[in-house]
Amino acid sequence: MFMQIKGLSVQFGAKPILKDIRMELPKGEVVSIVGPNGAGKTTLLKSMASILSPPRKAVWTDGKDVRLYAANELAKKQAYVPQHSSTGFPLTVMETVLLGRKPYIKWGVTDQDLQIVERIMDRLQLTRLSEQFIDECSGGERQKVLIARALAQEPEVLLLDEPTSALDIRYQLEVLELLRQLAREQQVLVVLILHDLELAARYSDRVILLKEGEVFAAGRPEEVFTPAHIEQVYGVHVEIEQGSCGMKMTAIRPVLV
Ligand SMILES: Nc1ncnc2c1ncn2[C@@H]1O[C@H](COP(=O)(O)OP(=O)(O)OP(=O)(O)O)[C@@H](O)[C@H]1O
Repeated sequence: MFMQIKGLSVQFGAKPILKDIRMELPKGEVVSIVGPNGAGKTTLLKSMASILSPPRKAVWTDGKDVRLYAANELAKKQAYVPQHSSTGFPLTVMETVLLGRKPYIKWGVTDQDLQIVERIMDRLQLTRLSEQFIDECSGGERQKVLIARALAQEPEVLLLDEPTSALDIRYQLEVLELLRQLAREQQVLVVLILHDLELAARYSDRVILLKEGEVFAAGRPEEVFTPAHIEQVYGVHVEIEQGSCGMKMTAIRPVLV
């Protein structure tokens, strides 16, 4: 298993936020974390990313407690894409994506660094924005730049907090398809928070459903997304229909229990 969570509990003040989370995640999979507002999804992802310092021996990457990695070493292993980010500097799109190469740069930017950045920007259709300042980009463009910066890190684990929230439907599908390809072709472990359960069902190999800081259900999308689970976690009655390209939720009736 490439990433392991071995009894992760987090509390803010006296308030318990995550309660004894345990999971094992292999390389090459897309894993979605879903659950209601306040369930602890971001706290879990930030703990996995070591943004919130997890307790010792709670989060393991590549067989080693993440607390034991040097920052530069960990940055080559895993990248984190926040929902929003500001560099605080007037950087262009190109410069922002190039920041993703920072863990690899010793004496200066190499041709290889530039080639990697150009390839990723091309893939995310950011090339035409290359010289534009990041603060002048739209919300969706900025979100793609943050994803591009993380891809430039060439991580083995990619952790993304609602990476498609500002994207239109076409870019949502393109970005999720790109992440799926990355998992399949380069054996990257992709862990992302999604609110759209249909997208999570369509693009995930595995789903973690959180409720009040605990794993309520985990497994393949068709195991996790059952009407009973969704009703118990979200309080919403849904009908689920198996589609030809994976699962498809055809009706979500807002009948609150
Ligand atoms: N720094 C903090 N200090 C105190 N409480 C916090 C802090 N960060 C998060 N919380 C609380 O922890 C709980 C979980 O927050 P978290 O952001 O992990 O939830 P989430 O599932 O990502 O929610 P959402 O879907 O709304 O983004 C919430 O009740 C939140 O108010």
